[in-house]
Amino acid sequence: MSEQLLELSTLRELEEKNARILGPYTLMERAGTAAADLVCHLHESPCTVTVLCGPGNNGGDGYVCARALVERGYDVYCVQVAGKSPKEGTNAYKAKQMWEEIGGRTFEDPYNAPKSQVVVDAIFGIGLNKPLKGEYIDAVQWYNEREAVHVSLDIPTGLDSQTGQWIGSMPGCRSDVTITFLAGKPGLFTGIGQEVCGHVHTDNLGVSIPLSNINLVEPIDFKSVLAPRKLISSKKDFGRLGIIGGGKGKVGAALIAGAAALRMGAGSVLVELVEENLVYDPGCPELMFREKIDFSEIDALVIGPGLGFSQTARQRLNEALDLQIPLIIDADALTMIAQDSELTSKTAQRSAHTVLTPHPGEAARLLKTTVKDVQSDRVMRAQEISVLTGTVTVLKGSGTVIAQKSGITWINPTGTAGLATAGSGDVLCGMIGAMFAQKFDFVSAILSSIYLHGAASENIDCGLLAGDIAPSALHILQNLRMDVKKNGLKQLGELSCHQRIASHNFYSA
Ligand SMILES: NC(=O)C1=CN([C@@H]2O[C@H](COP(=O)(O)OP(=O)(O)OC[C@H]3O[C@@H](n4cnc5c(N)ncnc54)[C@H](OP(=O)(O)O)[C@@H]3O)[C@@H](O)[C@H]2O)[C@@H](O)CC1
Ligand SMILES: Nc1ncnc2c1ncn2[C@@H]1O[C@H](COP(=O)(O)OP(=O)(O)O)[C@@H](O)[C@H]1O
Ligand SMILES: [K+]
Repeated sequence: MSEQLLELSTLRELEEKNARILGPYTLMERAGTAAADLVCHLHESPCTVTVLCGPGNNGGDGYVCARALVERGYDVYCVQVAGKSPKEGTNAYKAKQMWEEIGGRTFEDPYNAPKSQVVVDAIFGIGLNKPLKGEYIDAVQWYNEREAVHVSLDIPTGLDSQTGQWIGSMPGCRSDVTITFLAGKPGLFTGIGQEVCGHVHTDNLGVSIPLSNINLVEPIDFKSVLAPRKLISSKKDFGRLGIIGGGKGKVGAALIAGAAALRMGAGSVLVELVEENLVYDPGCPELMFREKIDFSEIDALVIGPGLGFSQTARQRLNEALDLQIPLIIDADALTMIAQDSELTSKTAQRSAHTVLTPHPGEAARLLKTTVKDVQSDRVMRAQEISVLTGTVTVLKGSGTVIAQKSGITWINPTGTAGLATAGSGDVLCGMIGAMFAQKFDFVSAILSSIYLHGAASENIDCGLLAGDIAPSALHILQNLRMDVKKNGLKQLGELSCHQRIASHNFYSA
C-alpha cells in the first residue's frame, strides 16, 4: 500500500488516542529519539549539533533529540528560540527539564552557539497557527544561513502542513532532510513543501496509521503497469490512441504528445490537426495523420495540445465529450470548457473516464479564481475541479495533485524544475493517453504516467527537452518491470520512492 498522508484533524485525533493508550510523553520520547537516530545516520561520527527549540511539542521533540545525541557522544547545544520556554506541566516542559538534568547547555540567541555540522529545526511543527514574527524570523534566518546539514523535525518551521505554503509572507526553514512523525502530511509534498523539505523520512513512532483519502503516489499504486507484456501479442493488443490538436501555428504540441504516447507503449497513434495539414512527421514517422479521426477507430482520445480556439476546435471538443471512450482533456480544450458552462456540464455528464490535466493557470480559469488562490491550497482546488467537472483532475506543477471526485487524492513526489520546459505538459497527456489505450485500469494509467514523467526529470533541473522525457520515463518503467519480474512486487514496498528513482534514473547511470 502506498504512503498515507494525514490531515491535521486526523493527526490530532491520533495524537490524543495514543497519548491515552501509551501515556502522554511516550510519543515525544519516540519522536526525539527517532530524530537522534536520523542525525547519527546522517553524520556517523559524533559532531557538533545545534537544536533550535520552540515553545510547543515540536520544541519538546528537539530537547529529547538533543539529550539522545549527548548520550551517544555528540556535542549538542539547544537554543530556546525567542527566549520562550515551554509551558509548565506540558510534555515539552518535561523534555526540557530532562535536558537540563543531564547538564545540557541552552542559549537564547542562536548566534552564541558554536559552529555546528548539523542544525536541527524544532521551532514549530504542525501547531504553527500564525505568521512567524521577530526573533522567530531571526532564528529561521540563522538556520538557513548555516553551512551544515539541515534537519527539520516533523515539518520545516513556517510551512502549512496541509497546503504546502508558508504561513504568512515570510519564508521559513529550508532543510536537507525532514523527519516527519506518525505519517506524511500533504504539505510536505506539494507547492513550496516539495522544495523546502529535502528528503522526507517518515517514522510512524510504532503507531498504526488509519487509512487516509490522501496518498503519495508510489509504484505499488500502478502494479498492473509493471507486469511484463505477453510474448505473443500484437499492436492491436496495445490499443490505438487518437490525438486532436494542431490549431494555427501549434502543430508541435500534438506531435510531441503523439511521440510520447508511442514511447509509452500505445500500439498506434492517430493525429488530427484541426487547422493545419501534415502528411507525416519526419521526427516521428510512426505517427499516422487523419484529416478527421473516425472515433470508431480509437480506444482513447487526447484533446487539447495546441488545439486553438477555432470553430472546428470547439466542434471537435463537443463531439469528443459524447464519446464512450477514455478522454484526456488538456490545454486549450480546458480553457474552452472553463469559458462555456454547457461544455462544463457536458463534461460532468460523461460516463466514460475523463481526465483533466490543468496547470495552475488553467485550473484558475476552471474555478474562476486566481493562480495565487489555486496555489494557496492545491489539494483542495484539485478536489473542487473534480467535483465541478465530475472528472479526475491532475493539477500539475511541483507536487502534482491527482483528485477523484469521490475525494480520493494522491500527491506525486517525483519531478523537478527540469520539467518547466515547453511541451512537457503535452508529453504528460500523451503518456496518460497511451496507458488508457493499453487498457490499464484507470488509476494505474494516470498514476504511472505522472510518476514516470516526474521521475524522468530527477537530477535534472534545466536543459531537458520535452522530447527527452518519454524515452527516459520508458527506461525507468522497463527497469521497474525487470525488478518486479526478478524480485516480485513486495520489494517495491520496501524501498523509499527516492531510492527507487535513484536506482532507475536514465541520466544518473
Ligand atoms: N501529532 C502527534 O501525535 C505528535 C506530535 N509531536 C510533535 O508535536 C508537534 C506539534 O506540537 P504543538 O501542537 O505543540 O505545536 P508546535 O508546532 O510545537 O507549536 C505550537 C506552539 O507554538 C505557539 N505558536 C504557534 N504559532 C506561533 C507563532 N507564529 N509565533 C509564536 N508562537 C506560535 C502556540 O501557541 P498559541 O499561540 O497557539 O498558544 C503553541 O504554544 C508536531 O509537529 C510534532 O513535532 C511529536 O511529539 C509526537 C507525536
Ligand atoms: N518545478 C516543477 N517541478 C515539478 N514538475 C514541474 C515543474 N514545473 C513543471 N512541471 C511539470 O511539467 C509539466 C508542465 O506542463 P504545462 O504547464 O502544461 O507545460 P506545456 O504547456 O509547456 O506543455 C507538468 O506535468 C508539470 O507538473
Ligand atoms: K520544525
